[in-house]
Amino acid sequence: MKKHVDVAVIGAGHAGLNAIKEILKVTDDWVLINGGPLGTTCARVGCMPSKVAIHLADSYKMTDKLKRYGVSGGEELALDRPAALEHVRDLRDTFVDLVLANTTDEMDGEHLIEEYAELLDPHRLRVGEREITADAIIVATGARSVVPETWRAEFADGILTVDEIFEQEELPASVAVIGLGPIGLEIGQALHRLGVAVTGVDHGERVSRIQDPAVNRAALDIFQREFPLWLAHEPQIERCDGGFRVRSGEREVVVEKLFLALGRRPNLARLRLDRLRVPMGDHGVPICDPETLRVGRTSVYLAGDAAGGIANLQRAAAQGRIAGWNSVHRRKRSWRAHTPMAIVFSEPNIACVGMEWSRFDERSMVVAEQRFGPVGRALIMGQNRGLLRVYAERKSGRIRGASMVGPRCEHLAHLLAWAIEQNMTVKQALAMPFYHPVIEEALQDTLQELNGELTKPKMRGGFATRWIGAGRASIGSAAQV
Ligand SMILES: Cc1cc2nc3c(=O)[nH]c(=O)nc-3n(C[C@H](O)[C@H](O)[C@H](O)COP(=O)(O)OP(=O)(O)OC[C@H]3O[C@@H](n4cnc5c(N)ncnc54)[C@H](O)[C@@H]3O)c2cc1C
Ligand SMILES: NC(=O)c1ccc[n+]([C@@H]2O[C@H](COP(=O)([O-])OP(=O)(O)OC[C@H]3O[C@@H](n4cnc5c(N)ncnc54)[C@H](O)[C@@H]3O)[C@@H](O)[C@H]2O)c1
Repeated sequence: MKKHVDVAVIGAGHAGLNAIKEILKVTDDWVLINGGPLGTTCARVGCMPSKVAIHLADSYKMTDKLKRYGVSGGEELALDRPAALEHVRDLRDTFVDLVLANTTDEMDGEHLIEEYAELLDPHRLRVGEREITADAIIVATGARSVVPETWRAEFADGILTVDEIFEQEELPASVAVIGLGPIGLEIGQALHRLGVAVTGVDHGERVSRIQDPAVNRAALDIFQREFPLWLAHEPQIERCDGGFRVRSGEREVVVEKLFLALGRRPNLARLRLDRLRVPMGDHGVPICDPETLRVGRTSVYLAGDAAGGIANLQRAAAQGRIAGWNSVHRRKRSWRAHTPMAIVFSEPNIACVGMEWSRFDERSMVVAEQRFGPVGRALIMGQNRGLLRVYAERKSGRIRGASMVGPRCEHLAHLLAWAIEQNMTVKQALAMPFYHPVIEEALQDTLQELNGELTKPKMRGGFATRWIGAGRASIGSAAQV
């Protein structure tokens, strides 16, 4: 069967669905082709169920504090893990239903095709038994968990990824979390707090992509208090009685299951994008214009995780809208990345905003830092471990980036991203209102230190570039004035 449409969108995730919203404003002649379950990665196995599991685990962990707060009987509290997992799935289903109700549930069989697509040439697709031709094609097929072939062949029955973990009726007694990026750290900590014996293993020396070495050290110090983190050695795995023996350097542990979080790769293999005959980048991703998202001179566009790079929901949705617009308009729009912001929802949060530490230049930039130890609100919450570092440009005084691990850093990250987006100087940010006692006072203190550095007269031998953030008792900046 043959069919022609103005636009074929491949992939019904946030990128594909947002593309359809733009296309719909111009034409009704489109198809959305989705292989695999509907409901988006974010709602089914990504952002949402992981955050439900984290919230549940953090709430259960609160029972540790009850005795200190004078609440007795806390020791008797026990977690019914199958019920907890059921709760994760219930909420997950709610999120999936919310997505479906507003999108694919409303599409008829002419518009929504539940099959995998394969490209035959830049305008032709094979979709099951059908052949679809399209004036433009948007590839928004998302990404999948990396599982090394040798491990898949040898340890398939022991491997869990995000595709399986939320489907478990009961959790294993012990797990090696291999890969300590955002997924490994978020899920690893949640599993640990739900009572699983977790060992975290990574062949690198950083957790959650933290580039700033001081923040990475602070994060390691915090998370290693909770569960072992074995870094800097290539993990070796073998089968043994009781499960799998995992070695990292001199250390080894026997675990029931392996949770793999080694990164995600664009879902492009079965699409045969090689038939576009355009230059290819990493992981089989065709090189596309970073602004219009158009692949070479073709009418094919890439959006979301399928385009590679950091996986991020807002980015996927924004790229979907641009690709959707460009697929139906002659005058192209450009995708402009906002100030980069990455937040890991571990407890405490990890966040990185704006310029990364690798681009920090001592000659032209200053950094100031604040530990959360003496921050009043953090002490009240019993979550006062962590470090905030903010970078500014020496000449202009503008805030350029920040890295942090600490309580409620998800909010500090937003404030800083907004300030950077507005090109604010440290002085302008300090002129903004702050309340008391709030976590934002840690930011206020850091900005004050940064301001001190920026206004300091130049010393012989160069500027003092680093403020050692010790001893500034931040029981509220108001109290310090
Ligand atoms: C555990 C986890 C936690 C995360 N947490 C966060 C977070 O807290 N914050 C955040 O911003 N981001 C987070 N992310 C990332 C975020 O979920 C993704 O960036 C986003 O959902 C990607 O959307 P997408 O539309 O590009 O892809 P998807 O939502 O993956 O959609 C792609 C669709 O294409 C389909 N498909 C694949 N191949 C084909 C084919 N050949 N033919 C037809 N259809 C095909 C797939 O089945 C899928 O339905 C997380 C991801 C994971 C895995
Ligand atoms: N809160 C969030 O925004 C959030 C949450 C989860 C995931 N995500 C996104 O999803 C994507 C995937 O996340 P991820 O954590 O899987 O990937 P990642 O690439 O960020 O981290 C993978 C980790 O695995 C390690 N690794 C790779 N191969 C290894 C091996 N053979 N042995 C040991 N360690 C190995 C790497 O050193 C790295 O630390 C990322 O783009 C991430 O930003 C975002």
